[in-house]
Amino acid sequence: MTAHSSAPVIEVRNVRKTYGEKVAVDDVSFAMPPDAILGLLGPNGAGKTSLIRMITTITAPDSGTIYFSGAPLSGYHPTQIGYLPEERGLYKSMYVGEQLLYLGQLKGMSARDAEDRAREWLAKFELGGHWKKKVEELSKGMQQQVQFIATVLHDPKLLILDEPFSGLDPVNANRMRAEILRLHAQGTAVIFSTHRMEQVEELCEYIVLIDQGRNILQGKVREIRREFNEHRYRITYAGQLPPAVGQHHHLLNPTVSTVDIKLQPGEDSNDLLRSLLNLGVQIQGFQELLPSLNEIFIKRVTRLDQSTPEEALMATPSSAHANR
Ligand SMILES: Nc1ncnc2c1ncn2[C@@H]1O[C@H](COP(=O)(O)OP(=O)(O)OP(=O)(O)O)[C@@H](O)[C@H]1O
Repeated sequence: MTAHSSAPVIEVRNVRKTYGEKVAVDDVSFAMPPDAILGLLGPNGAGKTSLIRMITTITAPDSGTIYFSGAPLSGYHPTQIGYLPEERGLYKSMYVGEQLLYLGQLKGMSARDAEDRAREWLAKFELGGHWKKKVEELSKGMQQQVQFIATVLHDPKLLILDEPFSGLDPVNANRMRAEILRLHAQGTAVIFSTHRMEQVEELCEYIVLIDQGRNILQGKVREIRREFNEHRYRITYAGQLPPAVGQHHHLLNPTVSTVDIKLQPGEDSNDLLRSLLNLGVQIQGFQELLPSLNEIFIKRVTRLDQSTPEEALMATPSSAHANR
């Protein structure tokens, strides 16, 4: 089991998973750079959970291979992975402390280490006084924080977080976000699965977009946003916008002080700026608008036979054909 520090922390190679007739993951490949935060995205039923369950060795691929730091996944690797599933899975009638000790030891920790670390983490989340409380006595958000602690307790090399912030108030969501970023800064790789694109933009440097079991887009968020660039600019102006601007340019999203303009074929940003100055616009700001991940997501997973992109997002894979 040779591990190479420069090897991708996770590499998925030509992985396929079926459940009976249903192909849930269809020949997916991607490599996750060491220490990355990677967003695993896709509409409902795309195959994300199926993929995560194979990475965590809960299930095995029908074909293809998954490598962890350069070595094929084995029974040893789960001790290096912390997985926070979307369906939370704590034992409701167990005491918080007892549960964390049990789960830590399942991941190979000594009882002593597990207790020290669990107390440290509970204090961080202001749950220090809850060691002897039953999980069912905690609020939903508190239970989620305890499950997060169970996920990170053994100091895994790879964290897999499925909708980690759902159900948390903004203060607790920020605290968890700060802890995830701190772990990442210390070298922990993170796979983050969510439907909340603004969270992906905030946290992830890389994304893999899955649709109908297939990997349809992957790479650095910054490069993908450039690739989908529609050459739109936001102009902030003082006073009134001269009416002639609307005759020369296609105006989008006008407000009292801003307007978005898409470049015409053959036009560059200098041409646009010059034209606006010539038309008498009092420019206060001029900013290129890159598409949001939300826009890119909707564009990529829009199906030909759906009337609106939003409907496409809600579509079940069996009812639609991919537009690719
Ligand atoms: N145990 C199973 N038996 C049969 N089909 C399954 C099973 N698990 C998942 N599937 C099917 O495989 C496909 C992919 O499901 P999966 O749960 O991986 O999607 P997902 O991307 O995680 O979706 P969501 O965002 O809704 O959680 C779906 O069509 C689902 O119905």
